[in-house]
Amino acid sequence: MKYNRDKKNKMGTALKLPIIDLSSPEKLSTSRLIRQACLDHGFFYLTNHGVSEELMEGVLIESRKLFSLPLDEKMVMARHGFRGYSPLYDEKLESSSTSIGDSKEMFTFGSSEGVLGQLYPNKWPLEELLPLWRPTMECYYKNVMDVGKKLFGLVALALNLEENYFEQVGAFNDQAAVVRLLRYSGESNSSGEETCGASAHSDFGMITLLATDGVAGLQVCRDKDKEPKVWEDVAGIKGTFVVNIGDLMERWTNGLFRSLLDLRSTLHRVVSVGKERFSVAVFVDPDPNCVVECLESCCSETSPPKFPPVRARDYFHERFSQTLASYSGSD
Ligand SMILES: O=C(O)CCC(=O)C(=O)O
Ligand SMILES: [Fe+2]
Repeated sequence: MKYNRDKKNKMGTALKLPIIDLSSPEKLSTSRLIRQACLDHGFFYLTNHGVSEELMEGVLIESRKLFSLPLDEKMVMARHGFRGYSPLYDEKLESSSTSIGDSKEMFTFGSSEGVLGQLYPNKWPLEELLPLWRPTMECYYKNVMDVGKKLFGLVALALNLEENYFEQVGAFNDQAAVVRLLRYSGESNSSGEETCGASAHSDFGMITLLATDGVAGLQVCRDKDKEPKVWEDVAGIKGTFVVNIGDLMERWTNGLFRSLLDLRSTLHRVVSVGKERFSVAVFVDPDPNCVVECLESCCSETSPPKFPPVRARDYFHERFSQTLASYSGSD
């Protein structure tokens, strides 16, 4: 099959990603597999992770219900900072794109505890409207956090660090991770202009765990410097997460966790395949006060740190300001 050369409305070739089994008792060999997957692709599938298929399905069902509410009911929950409802085109992940914004709706929530929970209180739909919504989402959040912590233990081992390294540096002190529900309408823009569901970007944080309803659309570009870009399709596999590393993890690892082609955390996007699509991304992000700087195990005299230390809060503020419409961090 021929590669799709940067056409947004066509499918690319399918990418076969490695599958990591989170239930394996062989922690060291699993951590080596994760390391290789991060070096080769920056993306992998995660299976046997402990979140039931029933719960993953339940989240997608509740998400559908929320997005099918009338727009004015959704706008009552319009985002404050980055939590809450975002209508179509509210985000533009590829800031240099000439499109009006990404063609998707989003709803973001996180932990109600900690500084971020107080600063950006979650918006919940009325219990009378969607009685199962909040308990389903809170249960999912808790379950995926357990997966994230386990996964980070393996990532730490992959970097020759102690298993609880990321806990020790305070990455999880404030539960900064957020769940983002996404709906892509699948309709093409009436102006004829090409818009992406999610334009080309790399994720901002440490690690993203993605669940989809199985509808295609996610594509990765393994060599962002190559023109024209080559986009490869990543299929969803029922019951597994698609995991990818984000930019802060790249900064922590001095770019070690990037592809052999010397990439940043892998560029990806969502294109329309003419069908409505739902997905759920969990961004496992560090505590806002956590200073992300090159790990000792990832630099040497001949390979000095490539990025200056950065406080997670400042980093996210800058990225959100570039991608979310009228984001001030306190609106
Ligand atoms: O919906 C998807 O498949 C991916 C979404 C994504 O990449 C993002 O929101 O950062
Ligand atoms: Fe993403």
